[in-house]
Amino acid sequence: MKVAKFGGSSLSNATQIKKVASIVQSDKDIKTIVVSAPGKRRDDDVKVTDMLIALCTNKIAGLDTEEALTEILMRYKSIVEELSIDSSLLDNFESILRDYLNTIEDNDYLLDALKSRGEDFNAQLISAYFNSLGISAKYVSPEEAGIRVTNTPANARLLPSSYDEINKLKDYPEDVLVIPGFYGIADNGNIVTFARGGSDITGAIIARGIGADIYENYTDESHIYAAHPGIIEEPYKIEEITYREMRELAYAGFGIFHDEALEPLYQEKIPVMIRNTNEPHIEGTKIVPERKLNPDIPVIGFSCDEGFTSISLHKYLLNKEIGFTRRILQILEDYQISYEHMPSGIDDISIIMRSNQFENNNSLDKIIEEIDLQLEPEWIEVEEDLSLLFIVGLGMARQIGIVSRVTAALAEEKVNIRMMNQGSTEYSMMFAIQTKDHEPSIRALFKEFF
Ligand SMILES: Nc1ncnc2c1ncn2[C@@H]1O[C@H](COP(=O)(O)OP(=O)(O)O)[C@@H](O)[C@H]1O
Ligand SMILES: N[C@@H](CC(=O)OP(=O)(O)O)C(=O)O
Repeated sequence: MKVAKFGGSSLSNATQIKKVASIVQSDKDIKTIVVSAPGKRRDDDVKVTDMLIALCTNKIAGLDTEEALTEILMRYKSIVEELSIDSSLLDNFESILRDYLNTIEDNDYLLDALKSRGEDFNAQLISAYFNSLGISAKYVSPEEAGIRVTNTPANARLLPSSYDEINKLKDYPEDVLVIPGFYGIADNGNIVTFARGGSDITGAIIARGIGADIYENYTDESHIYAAHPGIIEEPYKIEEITYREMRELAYAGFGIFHDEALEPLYQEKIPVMIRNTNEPHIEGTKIVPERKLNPDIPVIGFSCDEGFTSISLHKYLLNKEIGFTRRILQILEDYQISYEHMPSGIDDISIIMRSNQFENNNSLDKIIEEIDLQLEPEWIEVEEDLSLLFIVGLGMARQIGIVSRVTAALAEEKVNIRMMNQGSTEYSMMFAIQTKDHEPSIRALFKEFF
């Protein structure tokens, strides 16, 4: 039994949805599909999720919402018309959006409720289309499926008790269930979305809940590559990658699969297949618990994510001051800021955080003031335009010379390494670099290792 998740690129228009129907028709093992909102049809297009966010932004700013609302409805209208399904669905979509805009007062919950409709409307129309083709299909909302989550807008976490309810999906008589991805329901009935790209998380949760043998993740690439295909022209195709390796690479920019989606699968050792809706005959990349290592290829991939800020401080005898790190972390906690890494020396320490946490507020300035006041460092330096470069591979463990190959390749490209970190397992290294060096670094490393 399989769960298949189709991403926005697989559902961006009627032509893509027809391909999805033929994949489902030709594989009787696919019992449940999880769908995203319509994605980009071309490079310069806008994802429906982003259109819904723009609608919400206009509402909150007190601007006109009619134009944004009409554009969203037009995206669905063109799909409904081309698939020749009941157009009364569209009236229903419109009244739901208007109802949310008029009745949800809290901005964070309004945003989540609106964002969730991208996948919800798509699931409804895909289920209607499947039935029109003679596929016995049923739309199942996350509420009905039992996806209960924490009441944390834009950052839902599954309540583990959900799995028992989700398991009951196996008892539905229909051949295919169609479930919208990206959101769940909090105990108070609020709609709460996962982080961006979170339909992968829903797919993984459903796969685990029903005990699927395999979770297929359909997208617009046939493989996971060793580096972003937008940077390297002919990247190395990864056939098998472990959950651990994928988690590191997904965390740092391999947008093809969400890093949080691995946790539910990892627990039950459910393998993931990355497959291409446009080339479904290709087997794709498999994410598995263990893989056979190739001694000639110690590194499996490089990824780099932009948008980090570091606060570095120096204080003589910092290493002797008990509670110094705890006090810094307490200040971050007071401002609800999470940190990603904390490289340190004997007299200095750096804290690396995602910069988007400081958007729309001046908490960075306040944190610095607070650190200055409470910890009295000799100096504090803030660097706002950092990227984190990850080099990952289980084959790197206990291999001599990997760091020297990495640093030599970066030095050749004149890349200044601002900070570095290697875990004791030795299968992942992190380098903080300036964002302008992102793409040259990936190209240099790819040349060195592949
Ligand atoms: N290492 C990688 N291998 C393959 N694709 C990658 C990699 N890193 C980033 N990507 C990008 O991930 C995209 C697919 O993810 P996404 O846009 O979320 O798809 P979907 O809309 O199908 O969920 C690809 O188009 C590709 O540009
Ligand atoms: N539509 C949501 C969730 C998602 O997973 O989308 P996609 O499958 O297109 O990455 C987003 O854009 O964040």
